[in-house]
Amino acid sequence: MCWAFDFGKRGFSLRYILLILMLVFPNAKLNLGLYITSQRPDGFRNLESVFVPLPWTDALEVVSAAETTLSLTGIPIPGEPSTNLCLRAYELLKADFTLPPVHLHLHKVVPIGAGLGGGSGDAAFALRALNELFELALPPETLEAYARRLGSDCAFFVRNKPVFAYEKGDVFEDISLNLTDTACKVVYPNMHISTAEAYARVQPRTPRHDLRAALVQPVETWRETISNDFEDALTPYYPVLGEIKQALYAAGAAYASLSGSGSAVYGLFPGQEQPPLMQLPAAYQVWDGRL
Ligand SMILES: C[C@](O)(CO)[C@H](O)COP(=O)(O)OP(=O)(O)OC[C@H]1O[C@@H](n2ccc(N)nc2=O)[C@H](O)[C@@H]1O
Ligand SMILES: Nc1ncnc2c1ncn2[C@@H]1O[C@H](COP(=O)(O)OP(=O)(O)OP(=O)(O)O)[C@@H](O)[C@H]1O
Repeated sequence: MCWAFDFGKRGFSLRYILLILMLVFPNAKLNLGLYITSQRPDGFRNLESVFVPLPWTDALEVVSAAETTLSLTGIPIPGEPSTNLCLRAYELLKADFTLPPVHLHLHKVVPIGAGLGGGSGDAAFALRALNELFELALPPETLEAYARRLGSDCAFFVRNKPVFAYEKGDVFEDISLNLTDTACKVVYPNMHISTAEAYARVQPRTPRHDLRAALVQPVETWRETISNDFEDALTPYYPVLGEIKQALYAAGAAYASLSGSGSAVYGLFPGQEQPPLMQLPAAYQVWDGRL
């Protein structure tokens, strides 16, 4: 926001120029366990999973402009910019509210086709930023309803806190997790796995464990109880997923798993300040930190 002084022909006047700008950092997510439980009549699958925010972030700037445009930097995003989820989020709200034009700039950092929900986070953060900037005063439930229309993973990023997710992965129950003092390493083998392809390879089945009950036990027990149904289905086609998981266990992870439909694989290292250094192929991207 800024003030401008105008000493034009009509004498002194004080003009108020409203420059609206917001910078947000859409984060990624990890799935702690993922069970694909049944086929739905709408063609989607019902699932059970626990979602946690992963602080691996993009940067998204929203600024008032003469016309609506999108610019992109960072990792190239497949597909036409007009189909970018940030623009689709803007168009969705614009259909129901009087929104001025905006320029959106997305700097893409989170790997794509990784099961980290990178695009979904961008979409939800765009909705949240527009809601705040233009004082739409939409409550989280309403933002979640808009987010669901953009993708199954999007609604999670509205409240952006650990939840037990079910149905399409877009209906939530609060969950309390204790991951303090747990270091995390996420490895992306520079390989894009399509979510639709991944779902097509999985046969729905009843979960073998109650995820909520298993997750309150120490992380060291999760290896025996918690799994991701995509892992068994995809590893025969992408053996590198199994190799990364084994490497994380060899490095001392208490629990390692594929996130979502892959291809990112993460390891959890309770009681450690930093995840251990690992020798990985130079092309792989690695995120080290804490959840
Ligand atoms: C694998 C997860 O990341 C787990 O959190 C998500 O389920 C994926 O969510 P997403 O990327 O937002 O997926 P969407 O864009 O909604 O759907 C992409 C495709 O995945 C399949 N899909 C997705 C979600 C779901 N519950 N059942 C499905 O069968 C559908 O074939 C759909 O056409
Ligand atoms: N802002 C965006 N960032 C990333 N991908 C986007 C974006 N907007 C649209 N897309 C499309 O979405 C596809 C992948 O989305 P995304 O990054 O969410 O997949 P993912 O990492 O596999 O996550 P998940 O399957 O867990 O939702 C890309 O191929 C791209 O065409």
